[in-house]
Amino acid sequence: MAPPNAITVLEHCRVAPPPDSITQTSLPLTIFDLPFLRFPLVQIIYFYEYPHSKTHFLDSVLPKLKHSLSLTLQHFYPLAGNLIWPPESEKPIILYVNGDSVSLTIAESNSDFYHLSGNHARNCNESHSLLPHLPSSETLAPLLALQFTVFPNYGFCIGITIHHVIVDGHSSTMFSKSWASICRSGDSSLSPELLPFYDRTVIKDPEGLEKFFLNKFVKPTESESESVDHRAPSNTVKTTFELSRGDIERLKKWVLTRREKDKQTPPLHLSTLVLTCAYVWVCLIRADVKRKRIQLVFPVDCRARLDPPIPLTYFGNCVLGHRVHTEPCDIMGEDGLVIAVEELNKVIRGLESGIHMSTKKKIPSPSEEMEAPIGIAWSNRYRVYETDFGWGRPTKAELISIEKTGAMSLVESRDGAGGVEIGFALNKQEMEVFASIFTNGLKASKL
Ligand SMILES: CC(C)(COP(=O)(O)OP(=O)(O)OC[C@H]1O[C@@H](n2cnc3c(N)ncnc32)[C@H](O)[C@@H]1OP(=O)(O)O)[C@@H](O)C(=O)NCCC(=O)NCCSC(=O)CC(=O)O
Repeated sequence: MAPPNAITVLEHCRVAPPPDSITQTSLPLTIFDLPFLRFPLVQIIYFYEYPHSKTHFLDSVLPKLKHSLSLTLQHFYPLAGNLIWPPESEKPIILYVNGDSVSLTIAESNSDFYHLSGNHARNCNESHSLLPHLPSSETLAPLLALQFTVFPNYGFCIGITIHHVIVDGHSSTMFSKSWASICRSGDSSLSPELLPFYDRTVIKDPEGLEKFFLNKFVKPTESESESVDHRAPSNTVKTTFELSRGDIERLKKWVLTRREKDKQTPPLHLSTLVLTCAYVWVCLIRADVKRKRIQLVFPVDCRARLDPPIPLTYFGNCVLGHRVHTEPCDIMGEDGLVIAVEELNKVIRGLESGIHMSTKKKIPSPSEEMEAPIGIAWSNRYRVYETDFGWGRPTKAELISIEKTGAMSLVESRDGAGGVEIGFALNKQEMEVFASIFTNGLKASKL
């Protein structure tokens, strides 16, 4: 009998797209992909309640998941391929060759399903056994690996590990939703908003940034290449916090009231995302979490903002990080939230004049600076809780890799009522302080 909290591998196999279903075979890396070449792998877990036996899972769920994965890879062929470094080429390419496939592990866990899929603070290491490995060498890196883990009589989860060089948050969640849609319907066709668009010629490089990125990201020093899959320290815990629609409206009202005093100020973009990021930022600074970490890297999806715009279904990386920073003493004050919102608004207002990739400093090298700023991963507009494979909405959708990137993740709240789930990882003591400031701040009359 397995000891408590054990994971048992039941099967290891490979899943390929249907034979002869792929026509295109390679993709070059664009200037949006290159900065993510050495980035930590993207790790996602979707949990689903499924109160049936292991046999039931293996006989009725597993074959559907596998078959629909194969059909989905026909649309998402790069994920079945590899990142390779052709000897004569300056930069790697993504290549699919007939017969390439994705590694799939089937496992059984006797851990507590609700503990692992809950919002409470949990040691980051507890989720690692639910994620597949994606081993790579100096010349070849597979891009996707999957793991299904069944928790008999409770549920199952789908662990996804993807190389960041092939997906941003929009693309990784689009892949999952496409697969779910095919699994649910049993039909390999996809609706237009889920069909990936691959044409790389739409990404221009008028500033000639490729050479700069090749030097910065493709030829790493030894210490940089080690940073690809580093683990969070063992005392790191991950927590999911929630802001309800009511909380967000209260934050909005607070900002508007404080600003009314100054009639000269321009109108603010007070979206859910801006209020959420600003509130978390203020709480982190007030909790004195890593004094230096006062910068946010605010990612902007460039698809609709390029000139000319490119399809929203463009599959790859198309995100540009914008830095936002302010003095901690400003944010410590009573108007901290207003100041944080205004700083974020400067970025949003700047977007009105289009996307400018000429400032090379906008995308930091992981080795030099990524430890300091707090990134923002995913978005409350991805609708990840619609990733329904046919057995209902996920109990929890979680971006695990934020424990390595130091980002906070944003997801729309599961109940669809307009709230937000915020995930991030900190060491245990810092998390306790942060959690108390976050919760008490919402209760207080003075934010
Ligand atoms: C610049 C932005 C961050 C700004 O976002 P905002 O939410 O503030 O602004 P917005 O214009 O999208 O929306 C503002 C308001 O418009 C309305 N609105 C806009 N779009 C809507 C839609 N599709 N459906 C319904 N309402 C919509 C809402 O009322 C919303 O207010 P309200 O919100 O109050 O309802 C965003 O446009 C953007 O580019 N987001 C993408 C971020 C991103 O790419 N993240 C992924 C990082 S990579 C990653 O994640 C990789 C990884 O690590 O895995």
